[in-house]
Amino acid sequence: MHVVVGSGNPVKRRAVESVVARAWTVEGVSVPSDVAEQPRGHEETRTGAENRARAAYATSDDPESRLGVGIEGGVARVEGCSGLFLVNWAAATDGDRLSRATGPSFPLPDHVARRVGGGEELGPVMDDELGESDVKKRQGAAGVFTAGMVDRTASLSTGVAAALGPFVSEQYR
Ligand SMILES: O=P(O)(O)OP(=O)(O)OP(=O)(O)OC[C@H]1O[C@@H](n2cnc3c(O)ncnc32)[C@H](O)[C@@H]1O
Ligand SMILES: [Mg+2]
Repeated sequence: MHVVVGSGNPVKRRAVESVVARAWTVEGVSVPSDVAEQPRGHEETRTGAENRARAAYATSDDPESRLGVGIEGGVARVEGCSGLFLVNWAAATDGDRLSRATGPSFPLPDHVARRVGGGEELGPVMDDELGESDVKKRQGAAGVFTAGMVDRTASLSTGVAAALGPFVSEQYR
């Protein structure tokens, strides 16, 4: 199986590599998400993942058996909880079926939530708050907000595995 991941961010490619069997090949390809750079709410975030999965699948007409995978990060409110959460959705398609799933949600600290809630993008806000660059391509907000217990690759991998489930588990047949 060959998996095309719809992103140029190596963190997302690695999240897929970390869960697929080693016999599978994985490549990352930049594709449009067709949603805002900073998706807001579950629906927009999920749509970004779906668009990336379909676009990734379509980048190749290789007859080899392949899957397209899309991963999208977003911020969302959770009913009954105050504050803003970092969420992620993953989608996978074989050109026919499309599955989707979420990874973990992380509560954003108030000072970050205020800025992102006010319209800024989480990536640049994280860089600014930490005085670092490209946090989103390294430990990610997940790594920062868990003091390294879970980095962004690990946090995205569970949603990817859940979205791949229908293509690998016989229970969905
Ligand atoms: O190249 P792409 O695939 O777009 O990868 P990305 O890192 O920009 O990831 P997303 O577009 O899925 O994320 C949407 C926004 O949320 C930000 N974001 C998401 N997860 C993050 C994390 O763990 N750390 C820092 N920023 C994050 C990111 O900077 C974007 O502005
Ligand atoms: Mg992006």
